[in-house]
Amino acid sequence: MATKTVLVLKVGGALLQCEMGMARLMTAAAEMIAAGQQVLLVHGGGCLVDEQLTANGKETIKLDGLRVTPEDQIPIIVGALAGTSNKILQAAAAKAGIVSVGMSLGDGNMVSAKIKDERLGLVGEVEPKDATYLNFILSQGWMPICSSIAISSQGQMLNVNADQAATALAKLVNGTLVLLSDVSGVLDGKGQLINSLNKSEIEYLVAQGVIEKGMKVKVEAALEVAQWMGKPVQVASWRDAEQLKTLVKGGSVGTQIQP
Ligand SMILES: Nc1ncnc2c1ncn2[C@@H]1O[C@H](COP(=O)(O)OP(=O)(O)O)[C@@H](O)[C@H]1O
Ligand SMILES: CC(=O)N[C@@H](CCC(=O)OP(=O)(O)O)C(=O)O
Repeated sequence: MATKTVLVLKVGGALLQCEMGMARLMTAAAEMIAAGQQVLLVHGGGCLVDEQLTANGKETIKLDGLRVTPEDQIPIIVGALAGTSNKILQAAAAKAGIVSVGMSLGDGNMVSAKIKDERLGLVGEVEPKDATYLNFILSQGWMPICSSIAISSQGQMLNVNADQAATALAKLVNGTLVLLSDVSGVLDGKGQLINSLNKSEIEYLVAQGVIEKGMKVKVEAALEVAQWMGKPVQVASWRDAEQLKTLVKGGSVGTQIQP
């Protein structure tokens, strides 16, 4: 069922290496768009970046789930995210009959961007700015597919974590955010899905080391949006056909991160 708010779907990079997963996701998105639901797809591509850096003889260091981004790695990272990853997804969207518009955080004055922390190099932090461009694309029934490459007012290309990119865009359009990864949601120490998490439960699981790396970044991004919007953010899986079906019907899936 179509909701009035824009559905902001963020997909992790592992999706790009799974033809079947992309086909299923795009079919679900096409169904929603046909029913009048506006859908904005935000994507990562961490594994593709890893591959490209290795192929170019570069080493990767991650701090707390974020990739340290030295200047000499920027052309490779921008190529992998704003280039290859973005176009792979546009190709999959076209196959499902979706008219998509490939873009990056740097387009259309959507966000403001600055260096997050000097220790991370050219890693960006973004804030929502102007929704005119995005709303125009959505109002045409087209699906924006946005990569997490931003551009600062000083003209630097910045690498933004894609969960944080999705956070800024969800705020920009006041949308409903669903973070789709390669796991069915946040898992407990025994690998079981946790249905719901609030701030103090997240803090406890992070302190215990149960939620770590990319999932820590994801859950913290989800919590920030949930609190900002006063409604839950879902963390679920693009791999799970049943979860996608439930999403198409407007239902809740995976782990609900509570405000
Ligand atoms: N408690 C947890 N529950 C689920 N996944 C976790 C947890 N802690 C760490 N992870 C890791 O986080 C990964 C998801 O984060 P990330 O790799 O950044 O995903 P994506 O690329 O989809 O954004 C999982 O594949 C898993 O390896
Ligand atoms: C700063 C930072 O860590 N940027 C990420 C951007 C891509 C991303 O977030 O991809 P996933 O969603 O697949 O993890 C990176 O370079 O891997």
